[in-house]
Amino acid sequence: MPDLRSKTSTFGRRMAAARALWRATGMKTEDFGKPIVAVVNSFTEFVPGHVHLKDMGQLVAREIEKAGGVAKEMNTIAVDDGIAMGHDGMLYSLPSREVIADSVEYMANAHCADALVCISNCDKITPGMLMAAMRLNIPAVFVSGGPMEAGKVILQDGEHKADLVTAIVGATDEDRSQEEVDKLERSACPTCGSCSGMFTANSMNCLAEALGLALPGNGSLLATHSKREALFKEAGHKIVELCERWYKDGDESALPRSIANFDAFENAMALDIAMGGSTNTVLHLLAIAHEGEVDFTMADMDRLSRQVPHLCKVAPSTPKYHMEDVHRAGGIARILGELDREGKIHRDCATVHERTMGEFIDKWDVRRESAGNEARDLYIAAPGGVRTTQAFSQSRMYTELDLDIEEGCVRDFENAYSEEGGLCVLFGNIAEQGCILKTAGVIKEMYDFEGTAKVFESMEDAMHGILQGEVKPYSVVVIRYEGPKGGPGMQEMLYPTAYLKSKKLDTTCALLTDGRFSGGTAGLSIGHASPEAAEKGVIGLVEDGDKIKISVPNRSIHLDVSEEVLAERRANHPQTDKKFWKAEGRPRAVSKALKVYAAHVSNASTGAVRILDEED
Ligand SMILES: CC(C)(O)[C@@H](O)C(=O)O
Ligand SMILES: [Mg+2]
Repeated sequence: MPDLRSKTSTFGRRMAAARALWRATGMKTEDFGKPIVAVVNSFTEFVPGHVHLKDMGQLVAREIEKAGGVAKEMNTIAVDDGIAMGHDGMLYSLPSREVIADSVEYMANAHCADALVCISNCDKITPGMLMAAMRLNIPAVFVSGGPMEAGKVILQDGEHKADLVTAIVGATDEDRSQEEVDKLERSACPTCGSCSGMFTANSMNCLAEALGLALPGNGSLLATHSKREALFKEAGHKIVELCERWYKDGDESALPRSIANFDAFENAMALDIAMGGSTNTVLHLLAIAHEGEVDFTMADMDRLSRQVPHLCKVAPSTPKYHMEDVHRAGGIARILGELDREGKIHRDCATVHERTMGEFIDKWDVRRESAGNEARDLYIAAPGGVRTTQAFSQSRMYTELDLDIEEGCVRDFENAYSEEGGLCVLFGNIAEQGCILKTAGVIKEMYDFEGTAKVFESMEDAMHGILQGEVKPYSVVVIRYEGPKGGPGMQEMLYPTAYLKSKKLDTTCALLTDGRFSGGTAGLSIGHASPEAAEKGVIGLVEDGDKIKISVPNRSIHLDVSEEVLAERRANHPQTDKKFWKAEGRPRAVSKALKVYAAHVSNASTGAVRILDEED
């Protein structure tokens, strides 16, 4: 049987000093020999998705103690992408994922923790913690803070549901009055929780359910709802059970790498494609797989995107539905249930709560008779409609679920939005290692698109250019030197894509970047172009006026410039070698911390993970 890792610092005469210190943290004689669980909390007052998490660590800790474990709370950082968005602050967002993964590793290994309960929520926190769980491969349960309620606002043209993207677009829409913009600002983000659409945070918290590492309801049950408290409590019990299975019985299926294996990644990706998740999920799934040594690649994503239909449309792809509506339709178990009915799910994958994914679906998919009242009770949880920063502060219930398979928030295969899913990978001379598109947010008329390149060397220039009217219909806006190395940090281009929308150019222009997008981005917005400009990728050779052809059905993107001309441009190009972030004519102050990041990070096609020479 594997020894408790914590025994290293809690057993034997020579550990008297370490035990003395453990005692000083509150441990008693009878605690030595119990599993020590790191309760990894990401509470911060900077981020609405985390502002309500202050007491959650202790809530989980008390349950761990009741179940027979020792709990030690620790904290990680959390960047609010929405607040960091649109300025240099965004350079720190993706790198913060590795800081989070590393800080969990540092604490867990320095103190020989036996297991993790990860209290995550926003964009980089769930992925960073998932990376750490896979890297450490010790028992782990995930419980996130939960989604924000959608905002509601009455504007001149009627009532709207609102979120932060509605506010970004409204602020630069010349048809909106200042009074309306003020209203949007005050209504868009009414409660604590991760922003209310199928944005990155929610997408990742849904995928954690499909990977088998989080409890039912994790991705969709609102942060404000009293029912969410049970998830935190149960996480405390489940982690002690997992510790027993691994440390007492040697049952390897209790470990993250056994749960989140290749098949589980296929399940997660199938869910992602069916629900039109944020394009960032691609980056994060690749990075999590990398940490767990799972050979899951862009080619697998491409294959799955042709086999899985699009079953669920949520903001930003439609203004009609937000996460609260996904929950009412039965949440992630319901979408997995639809996929399972058509044989698209590996039912035998393990989960942290049910023996198999199949059992999870049978018990929690509200369209099955095998799902009892427990499932129905969970999924009728409704928004409270009251501004608050308090977790579990309301208990409103819908009287009925949304089980409309034709027009509802989640549909069955027969009524799918499209036969092929909401996310896809495109390849071509301008992105030989691939680029990513969320088709869920693209109108069918743009599936085959040809446009003229309008090139910007930074996100800021693009924002300015779009607002100044430099972009005309039928353009492909190219924003480059914004990749993981080139930024560095691979900024999200939510402002440029939202500005295209407010300038009413979103249905006549495409956007291509080696940077990435927010989950709030819609339109023909293609990101993660790899190789990136800073590593001499072809995207760095595009010139204003070049023609670019995009075909979603053919999964292709082509720069219509001959090989000879490209070779000529390459020869004359002022390429950077080590100072990746130095795009021509771009004044950008880059801190030492970010330069260190740029020196090791790989491009997006492998998840922007850090590669060390020894791994080459
Ligand atoms: C601020 C957002 C919408 O959360 C964004 O960062 C995302 O990636 O979805
Ligand atoms: Mg983000």
